[in-house]
Amino acid sequence: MSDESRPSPAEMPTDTRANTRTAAVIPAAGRGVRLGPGAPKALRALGGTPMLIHAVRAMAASRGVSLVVVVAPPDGAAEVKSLLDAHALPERTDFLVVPGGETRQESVRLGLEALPPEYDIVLVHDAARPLVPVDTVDAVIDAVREGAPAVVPAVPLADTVKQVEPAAAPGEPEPVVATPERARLRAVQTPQGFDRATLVRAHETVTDDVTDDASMVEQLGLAVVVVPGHEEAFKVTRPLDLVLAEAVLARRRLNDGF
Ligand SMILES: Nc1ccn([C@@H]2O[C@H](COP(=O)(O)OP(=O)(O)OP(=O)(O)O)[C@@H](O)[C@H]2O)c(=O)n1
Ligand SMILES: C[C@](O)(CO)[C@H](O)COP(=O)(O)O
Repeated sequence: MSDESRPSPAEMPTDTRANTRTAAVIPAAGRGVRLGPGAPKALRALGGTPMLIHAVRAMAASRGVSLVVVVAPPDGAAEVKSLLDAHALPERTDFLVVPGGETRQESVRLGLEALPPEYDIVLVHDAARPLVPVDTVDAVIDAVREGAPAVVPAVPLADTVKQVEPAAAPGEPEPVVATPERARLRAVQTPQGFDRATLVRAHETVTDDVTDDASMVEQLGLAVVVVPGHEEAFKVTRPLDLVLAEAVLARRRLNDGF
């Protein structure tokens, strides 16, 4: 069925939505500039295993996910294929690797273009969030299956947030212009889940630079809903995040007894 002729989730009877097929697209083509010099971030080790493999396992851990599309660094697709072959992954899950683009947005679009037609729900998950628990993945899939065109996992903020004007000159202080009500703010994580046709339309329509996929769906005027995220689904962005990720992984391994 083409994207145009596929009924919207709200139009589908419940039993049809229960029979949807879900694929996860993992953008992993970034350099990781904020993490510092080294290999592309997704290929750097966490607990002795590339961060990307943790992210792939996190998606494949959900019984709802039957295909994982990895969007590799543009010149790293062969290396990523070898990595997937070298690590134990669930046999019930299929894997595809495609080369990525200059921006996260472009990489996601390239991943979407590689999706076979039978997948009608798409998760987009940062390789840089290697420790997302499977319950969070399942909660996102369930909410899309229940009819939401776009679903984001998110957590409340611990810090108060200020909106500022840019500094008048480098080194000058930044004037505060507003303090949004913290209770209504959320820090958004991945995987973000979508009705496929909606996400494809968003990527075809929105040309602004955005920092997540759900904001493209917002720009289409469609509903985006939040489900509870998890503190362990944080993004490895700066060096201290890697220290925290190592600690979380070590605690998990201790609790699991290996
Ligand atoms: N051209 C790009 C840029 C980013 N990403 C992916 O998008 C996710 C979130 O991006 P971010 O954490 O910003 O990663 P980087 O772009 O690698 O980080 P930095 O901005 O520090 O370079 C990561 O899994 C990253 O690999 C991608 O697939 N293609
Ligand atoms: C998609 C995302 O992880 C949601 O919080 C985030 O916006 C990615 O931002 P980045 O600057 O590309 O890391």
